[in-house]
Amino acid sequence: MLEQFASDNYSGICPEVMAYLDQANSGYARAYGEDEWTQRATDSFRDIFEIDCEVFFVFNGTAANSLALGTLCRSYHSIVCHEVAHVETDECGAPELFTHGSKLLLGKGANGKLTPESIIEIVTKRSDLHYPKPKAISLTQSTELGTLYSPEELRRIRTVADRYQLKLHMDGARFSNAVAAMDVSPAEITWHAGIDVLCFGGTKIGMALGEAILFFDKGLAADFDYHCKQAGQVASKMRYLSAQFLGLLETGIWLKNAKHANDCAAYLETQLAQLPEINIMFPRQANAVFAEMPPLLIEALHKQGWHFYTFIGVGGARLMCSWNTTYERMDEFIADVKKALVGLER
Ligand SMILES: Cc1ncc(COP(=O)(O)O)c(C=O)c1O
Ligand SMILES: C[C@H](O)[C@H](N)C(=O)O
Repeated sequence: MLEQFASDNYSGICPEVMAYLDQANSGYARAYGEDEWTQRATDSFRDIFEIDCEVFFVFNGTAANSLALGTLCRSYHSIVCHEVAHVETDECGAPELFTHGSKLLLGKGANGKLTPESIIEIVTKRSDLHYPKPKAISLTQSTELGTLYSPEELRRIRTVADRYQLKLHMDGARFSNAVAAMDVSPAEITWHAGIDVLCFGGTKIGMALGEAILFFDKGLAADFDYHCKQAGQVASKMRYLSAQFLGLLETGIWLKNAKHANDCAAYLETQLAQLPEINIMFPRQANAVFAEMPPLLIEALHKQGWHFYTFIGVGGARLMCSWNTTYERMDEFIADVKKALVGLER
């Protein structure tokens, strides 16, 4: 399939990760995470995040988010998240399943971001026995709408979490894009800002599959390996997840890939913004552009074979750039948009 802008999940394995996979594929290795690749990869995360955190590798982001939340919450708890959060809209109730019933309480906020005020409104709404006790806040970085929480915004949310004894989970399926966009250290937008557990996305940034779960509050990770095992998320050949993460981190390609995807989205946004028929819906801060288009244009582009989602957020077309997006392919897309618009005028 030619490159598409539907999702960074469409992209393949980057060469650097493939090279590490090839290296890891020599000979035998201990299973279930007792191999040297897993030790090296978890150590690499501790180096890059500058903290002695607990690190676990699972197969996908839904499992990462749901297992992490399942560790933070009991069944009678609630989790505050944004109304367009992936844990609410695209994980098919897995967070509720893995927490054995914790309720997601949905907050509003411009550009897909929770605010301290929106969190406080939910957490203080009721305190009686009949209301699921708030226990965690789930933030997505970068968000489902391609926006970012600044370090200061995160710190303000941490202040609220401290006031109401809440834990902070970060869905970092596109965490690399956030680090690249803000040119900050990973620590600055995680444990320095009070994040307790981060789900670090590998899938969208050049791996075949794999997500890492980092517990900055190590006490929260007690028995977490058993939770992963029971959920079918402990790879017997863990070295093939670990080697991929090592390929991203040791080469630094995780950030280069993210910067490229962000730069491509910036280019795409600039090109689309020049067309009066198209409205850019949110500040483009990472690797996604949300474009409001005439329905007939969407229909025409889909007919021409272009794939992109229109169900995320609040409508519009989501155009997602990847680690290997090309400017040529973006120009092809823009040309087809312009041609289709001319056709609509006739
Ligand atoms: C914001 C966000 N969180 C988490 C995920 C993880 O989902 P999956 O289980 O499909 O890997 C995705 C998937 O693309 C996502 O966009
Ligand atoms: C939306 C879909 O679930 C996937 N998380 C994506 O962003 O492409």
